[in-house]
Amino acid sequence: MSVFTPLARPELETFLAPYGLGRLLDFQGIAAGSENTNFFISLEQGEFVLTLVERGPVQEMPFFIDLLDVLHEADLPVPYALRTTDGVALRELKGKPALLQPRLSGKHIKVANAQHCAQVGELQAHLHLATQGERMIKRKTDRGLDWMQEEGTEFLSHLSDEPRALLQKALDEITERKEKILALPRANIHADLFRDNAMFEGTHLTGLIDFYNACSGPMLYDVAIALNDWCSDDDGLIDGPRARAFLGAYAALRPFTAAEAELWPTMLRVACVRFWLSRLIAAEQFAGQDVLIHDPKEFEQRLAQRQQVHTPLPFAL
Ligand SMILES: Nc1ncnc2c1ncn2[C@@H]1O[C@H](COP(=O)(O)OP(=O)(O)OP(=O)(O)O)[C@@H](O)[C@H]1O
Ligand SMILES: N[C@@H](CCO)C(=O)O
Repeated sequence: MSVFTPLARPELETFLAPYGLGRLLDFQGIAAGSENTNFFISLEQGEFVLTLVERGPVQEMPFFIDLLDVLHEADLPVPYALRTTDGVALRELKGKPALLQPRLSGKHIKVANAQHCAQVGELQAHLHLATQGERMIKRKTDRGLDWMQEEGTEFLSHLSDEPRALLQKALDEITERKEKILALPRANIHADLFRDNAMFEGTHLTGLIDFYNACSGPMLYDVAIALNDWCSDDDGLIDGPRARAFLGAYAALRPFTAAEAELWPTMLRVACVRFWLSRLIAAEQFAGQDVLIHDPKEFEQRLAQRQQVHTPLPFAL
């Protein structure tokens, strides 16, 4: 399970006392998740999630706190950092940045249908609209196009002929289209909006979690990341009805631009490269350890399937 940093009750009680939320009733490490350590925490005054951030620089933490505050104030269903009675949001536990957040209700769904996808598309559009233009908080992702080019080039020699050719072609496309991608309309993006980062109660979307990959970036990239997970079938093909439901709900709130429509197939491929590489890296880094590792092959297969894209972006001339 992915509890990288175990905690004992006394240290947890000491950590939680300044929130003034009552006695610790229960706590439990969360097995799901592959990047951070998370615990469900029951206090007298409610249910919470404690996150110890295991990846990325500590100086980035104020960005995540500020972004979640902005989204929370925009009435979007996301967690946010609770403050201690002294007003402190960012704490430290066992040398790691630590946040206590409200626990959202609901659970992840494994099999998405068009109704789920439409709700995710709609909420993603709200997220982008709430953080466009002046409201956008700048943060460069540490897994952007430069990172893909560097890590991708590094990994070419680890791969057999077919995947190597596939990756090389995608890296060439990134080099060729980089400037156009960076010129697309931007906002704050979640950048990891997979099924395991959304909560549903029945068919109702109750919220999004895990903003630790969030950054400022092209909104279309966020759409491509989400669609690759929510709307792929078992063979890695895009499922037309689910994709149209997702894109239609999104575009009803934020219509896509002509430049976005042109770059859509490229962006779907770039989003595959991002997760193919991060999964290859995690598989090497955590080999043999009790850590959740997602299968890199899934994104190799999706990248192969995205050489042709038959679901265009809905775009009115
Ligand atoms: N605010 C929350 N409300 C309810 N459940 C939560 C919350 N935050 C985290 N969880 C639970 O903890 C699990 C792991 O959280 P999270 O996705 O943030 O971890 P991670 O290691 O960053 O995962 P990932 O592999 O997606 O990067 C989630 O799948 C969810 O079940
Ligand atoms: N959602 C990512 C893991 C966390 O970033 C993946 O499935 O590879």
